[in-house]
Amino acid sequence: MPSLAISDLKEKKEEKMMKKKIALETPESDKKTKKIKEPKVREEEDDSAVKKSKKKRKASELQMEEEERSETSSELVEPVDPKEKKKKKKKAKVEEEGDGDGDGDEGKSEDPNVISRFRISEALREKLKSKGIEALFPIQAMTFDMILDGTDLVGRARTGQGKTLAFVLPILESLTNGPGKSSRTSGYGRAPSVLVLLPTRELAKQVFEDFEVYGEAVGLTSCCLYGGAPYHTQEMKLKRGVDIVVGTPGRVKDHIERGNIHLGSLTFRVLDEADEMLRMGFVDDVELILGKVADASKVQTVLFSATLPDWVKGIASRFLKPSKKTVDLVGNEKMKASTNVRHIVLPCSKSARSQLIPDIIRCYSSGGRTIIFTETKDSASELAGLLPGSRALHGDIQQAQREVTLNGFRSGKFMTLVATNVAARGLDINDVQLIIQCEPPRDVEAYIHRSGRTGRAGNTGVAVMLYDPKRSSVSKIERESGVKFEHISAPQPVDIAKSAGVEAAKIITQVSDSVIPAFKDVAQELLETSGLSAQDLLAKALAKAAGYSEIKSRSLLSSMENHVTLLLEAGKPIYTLSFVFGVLKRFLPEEKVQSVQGMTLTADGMGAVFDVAEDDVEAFLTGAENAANVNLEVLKNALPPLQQRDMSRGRFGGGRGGFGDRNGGGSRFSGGRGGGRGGFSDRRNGGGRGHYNSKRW
Ligand SMILES: Nc1ncnc2c1ncn2[C@@H]1O[C@H](COP(=O)(O)OP(=O)(O)OP(=O)(O)O)[C@@H](O)[C@H]1O
Repeated sequence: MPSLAISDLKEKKEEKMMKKKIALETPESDKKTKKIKEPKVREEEDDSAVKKSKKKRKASELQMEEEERSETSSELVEPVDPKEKKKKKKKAKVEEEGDGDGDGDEGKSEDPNVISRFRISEALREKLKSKGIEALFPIQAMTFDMILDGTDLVGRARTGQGKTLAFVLPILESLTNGPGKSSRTSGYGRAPSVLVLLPTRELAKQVFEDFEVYGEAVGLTSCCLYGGAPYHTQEMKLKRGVDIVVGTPGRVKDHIERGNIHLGSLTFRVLDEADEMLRMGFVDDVELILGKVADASKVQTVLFSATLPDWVKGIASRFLKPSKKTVDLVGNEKMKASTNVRHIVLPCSKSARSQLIPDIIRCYSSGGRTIIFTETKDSASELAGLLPGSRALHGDIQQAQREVTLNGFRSGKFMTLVATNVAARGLDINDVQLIIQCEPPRDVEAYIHRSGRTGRAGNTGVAVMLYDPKRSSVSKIERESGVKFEHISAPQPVDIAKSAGVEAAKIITQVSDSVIPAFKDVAQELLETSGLSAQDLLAKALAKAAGYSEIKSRSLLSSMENHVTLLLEAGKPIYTLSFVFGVLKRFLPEEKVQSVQGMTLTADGMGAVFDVAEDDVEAFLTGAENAANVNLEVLKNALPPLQQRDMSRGRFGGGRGGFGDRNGGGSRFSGGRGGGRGGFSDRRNGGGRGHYNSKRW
């Protein structure tokens, strides 16, 4: 959830406007309206109010809300219009039109979340403005007063909605002008007032940078404690004394054990991406660290996350005060992933990935950055090796190199990052336009976080998830994330070549006339001897200029080059793949039948699609002509809807019996894959932490 405040948002916006944005289904105007309407605080409400509102809600929603209420002991209240709330809380401020400094923001009061309406000091306001931030995002507006006024809080919003500043700003305000000021220690060697824990080093650095930038404006210092970096520099900083410590649990614990840091006088504890920290097996470290405060009743604890699984609620009820509040901007809404992102799925076999991905990038990245997620560290390295101009980021890479890689990606030295889940959480990188997931992740949270690396801070983006119809399914992710996937086929090389041709034509018109005399004679000779028209010859020249010597076809089903997708129908419902193989055997030799790839039944149960080598198409079509009740056709433009293999239920969806393939049925797909959820440990070789899976991050 952290944000990178370093980059200038104004610049970002201008840069973005220059680029043609991929149109999302939601019109821009709708999005803006939504943004203002979205905030909903659940505050204290009396029993009668609860009953009243209950009537309006569906029973299922209520049940979930009740569960949440009892699990977190949060005080939940009827949503309050933020305008109303602010009217009560800050009458004096609301009367102001702008900040009164005559800088032109007077009259912008129509935005209920304009920063001048919050108790944000001048220095911080100026800093925010210099970053292009004029108004708070909903999650920030909803939680600002609560945190500043000393309430323990659980906050949840979709990815990229600004959760980091939601705690950075009120904490800084509290320490300089609010209740945190009195308990703050000062002077050389002072113990920290704030501790922020995050699951990964990259996130810790990102949040630290926000604290550093905004903290500097109000005279507060920060340091970042994370693994893989030398202890000495961190120790020196701690020795001199800092106000805010941001770190990963493993390294923070190490410093506690070495006696370098004392958390007895903390005023604030923040757990950011708490679900991930626990998932990664940091639970013991987190508990030990949280337990270091002298008097828990005097510490304010804030927990932010994009997802709130039960076990996070459990931690919240143990470490946050019973009077804590929950601000949940996702709640029971079906759609958990970012609504600013176009969510696309595309069938693709593993072997076709490295050929397909460059084309997906050409079609969907709008010239911006792309992050590709793989399931294992090995496949991240392998894929980065196959994709020119890309670099890998995962837990086996030395920390110093990881930082170089991330900085290079942020600064635009290279535009494609191939990463494991180590980059899935919280990373906020300017102008990431496209996310590609090489296969459906094991859990829905991973999908939400990975796709959330684009479409941030109100911008739009595209998330493409590849899946191999033979091996995986998108239906579980679709069901659990609430995303309605757009199904597309592989961008066809001919379409990509056409757009490359347009680019090449532009480039050719920019070539100086000075080259003509040198090439004119050869051109004339070519015209006379090639037997091609001037147009065809020029087309070839354009193709070469665009980097094309030939255009290979690509199958719709598995995206394999030089393969074609066929649709077989038998005039009656088809229940099993073995039936289709049986039909093929009636008119084709065994080795041709064995060569078909990716066979999948159509959703209507009346056909099957599969890939065959381009050279074999003729043999298949001719054979089918002589077979009774068989219709075989080449699919050229799009796949029909296909039956989904439902991993969570161990069979294809669609209500029919189990999936039977040539290899003896679907048992290998049942019950999902084994193994716990992977996690990236702060201590790479730490081992022993329950959920850490060394192959994956
Ligand atoms: N009020 C604001 N106005 C404009 N931009 C903002 C505002 N608040 C935050 N941002 C920008 O929005 C981006 C996303 O913020 P942040 O990283 O905090 O999101 P997040 O909710 O923590 O996301 P995630 O769940 O993915 O970690 C950052 O680039 C940040 O600088």
